Amino acid sequence: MIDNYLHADFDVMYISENIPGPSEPTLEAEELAKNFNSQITHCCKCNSKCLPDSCECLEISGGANYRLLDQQHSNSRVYVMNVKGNVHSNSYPVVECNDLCKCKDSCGNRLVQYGPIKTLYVKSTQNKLKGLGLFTNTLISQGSFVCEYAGEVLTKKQALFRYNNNEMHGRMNYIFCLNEHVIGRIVQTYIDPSSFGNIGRYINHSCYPNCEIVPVRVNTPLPKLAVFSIMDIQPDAEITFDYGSDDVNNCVSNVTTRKPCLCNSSHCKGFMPYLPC
Ligand SMILES: C[S@@+](CC[C@H](N)C(=O)[O-])C[C@H]1O[C@@H](n2cnc3c(N)ncnc32)[C@H](O)[C@@H]1O
Repeated sequence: MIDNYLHADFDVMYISENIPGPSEPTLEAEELAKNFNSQITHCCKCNSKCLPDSCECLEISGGANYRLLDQQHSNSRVYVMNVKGNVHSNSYPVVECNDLCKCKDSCGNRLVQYGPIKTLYVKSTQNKLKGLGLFTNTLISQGSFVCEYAGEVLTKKQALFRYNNNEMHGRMNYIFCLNEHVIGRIVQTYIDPSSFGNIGRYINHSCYPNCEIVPVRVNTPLPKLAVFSIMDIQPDAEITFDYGSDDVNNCVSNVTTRKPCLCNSSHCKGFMPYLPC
């Protein structure tokens, strides 16, 4: 992975990929550590191009995860998220080719594993309360991979503890809870980039976002939280995603405990999504 970004704040350690959180004597922590350290066993044997009919990784993914962007004026090969025909995008996981696969490094099913785009920068937003934000200095085409939201992988107990602690001390919250619906149950992954994180930690919430989080699996069963653009993003625009698009965030019953949203979009719901966990 190539990731040459750094944090201006020396209190935050730059990591380009998720790292395990503190150990804890619970079954959940044990399971998490096992997942973190295990290698996905499936792999493809493609010796030329990975194609949906013959590539094991694409078969698991329900078709091609990415497609080449038509770039009339560019020689570079840019891949964007592929809409998988009639297949509902949430019904299949995005699984990239991994270290055990026989295909080439240039295979079209390797994208997130190569790291963030190189055009991102961090600067203060117009509102002090919102703090810093992540911006791009060139156009990002719809469907492009922007960066990962990487940090410490926590158990639910650790995430709740840190979240409540942040609330108590009026600190910003960086913990993201990914909810994946897997055969009748919800599997949650908690990522906290507050002390150890990558460039994705500066992405603010918007009620009308230009990006979304897509869980992507590469070498381990633990998903990477990959940020993909859902529209063309103009140079100098802020990168945003919706911190919580689940049903729980669309109900208004708990608005009193929610922070005011400063996304400034015409679709603003007035409050930040109800966060974890
Ligand atoms: C993941 S951090 C984003 C980067 C952060 N702004 C910074 O300065 O490092 C999330 C925190 O940013 C602030 N934030 C993000 N989006 C916001 C929004 N739309 N309105 C108000 N505050 C926001 C909240 O304090 C939130 O807990």
